[in-house]
Amino acid sequence: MVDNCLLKERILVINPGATSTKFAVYDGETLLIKRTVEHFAADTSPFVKLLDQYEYRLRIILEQLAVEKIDLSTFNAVAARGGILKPLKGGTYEITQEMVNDLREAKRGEHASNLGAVMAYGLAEFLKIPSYIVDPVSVDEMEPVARISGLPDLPRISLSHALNTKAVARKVAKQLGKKYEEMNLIVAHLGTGISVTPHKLGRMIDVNNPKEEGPLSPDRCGGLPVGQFLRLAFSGTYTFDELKEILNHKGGMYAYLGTADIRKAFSMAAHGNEEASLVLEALSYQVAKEIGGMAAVLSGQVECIILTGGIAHSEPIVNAIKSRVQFIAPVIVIPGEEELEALAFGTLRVIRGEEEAQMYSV
Ligand SMILES: Nc1ncnc2c1ncn2[C@@H]1O[C@H](COP(=O)(O)OP(=O)(O)O)[C@@H](O)[C@H]1O
Ligand SMILES: CCCC(=O)OP(=O)(O)O
Repeated sequence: MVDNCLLKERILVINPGATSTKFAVYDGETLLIKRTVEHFAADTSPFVKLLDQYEYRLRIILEQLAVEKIDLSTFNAVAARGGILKPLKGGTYEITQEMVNDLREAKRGEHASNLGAVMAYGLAEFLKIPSYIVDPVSVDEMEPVARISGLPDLPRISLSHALNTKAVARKVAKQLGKKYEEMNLIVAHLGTGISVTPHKLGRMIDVNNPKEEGPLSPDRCGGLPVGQFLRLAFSGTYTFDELKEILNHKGGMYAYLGTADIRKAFSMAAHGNEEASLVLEALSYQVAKEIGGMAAVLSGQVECIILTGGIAHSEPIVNAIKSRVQFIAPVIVIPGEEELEALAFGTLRVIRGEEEAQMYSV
């Protein structure tokens, strides 16, 4: 049971993912509770749109807080992973009605993180406390040259795992006795989606949008041979929605092996499945190739390469990537993600007046 003494820094942190909602309660830097609630297809299939899951997911959090006997009136702020908003520079943003409207309309695309700010704002308004997002997936610090794609109608866009990426970059900078804003480094976030970002003096100056570029990932295609994709799209084999589902959730390793779980893929390979071995090799190969490209973006001035995300737990994948990129810079491995902590700490900086919350402009 959690002590309900009235602190001024109690933060509820919410991180909605495609198949889970993670949440945590922090008192200052101290983690009080951390929970992951899995959402099974049978529970979420009645909801047509992702945003329709708002009440269902919020209710689960409130029920768990009640079980832990955490009094809602003791919260001072709510923080959530931000979604596909307008392009924004990194930082902590106060959630506003305008931001919530944009996420509800999902003008720039649907993503589980769109639910975060909507849930945080709904609860915070009820409790009459502020709510924040930190480094949303739409952080855009790209240089103009990185926006050119090869077709004026299709500019490259900055979508990434900015929250975890910037958090681990800050952490490594601190470990090295430096400031994030004074370093050049590359972060490869190896999760269900994969993004590789070159950070130049605290700015993410390029990135592969995991939904449409870069390495194949556990469930996303990454970059595809575009001419062949065009023919497939017009072949009548798939509808638009089916192709979108393939690109976002049923591509990559899943399309080859029928699983998005790296551990399962290794088990298939260990049982003699040669395709599984080849696809796992291709994943490491493509990540290394993307890191090499981003090293060129930084003109080779790379102080370190960070591998993070769930797949960074996999020793064989980490070693395969290392063997191809360690000639560029030392490789530091931070497995898993630090998103809940990054949200709490980003919010704390604002509560403590160390940083000013940025306003989302419409
Ligand atoms: N201990 C582990 N060893 C190997 N792979 C792992 C391990 N833990 C998670 N993964 C893989 O990491 C991927 C999910 O990464 P994660 O960062 O949790 O994803 P998400 O982007 O969904 O939060 C999955 O493919 C999963 O199989
Ligand atoms: C929308 C870009 C970030 C991303 O792909 O996140 P997930 O891997 O969590 O879907």
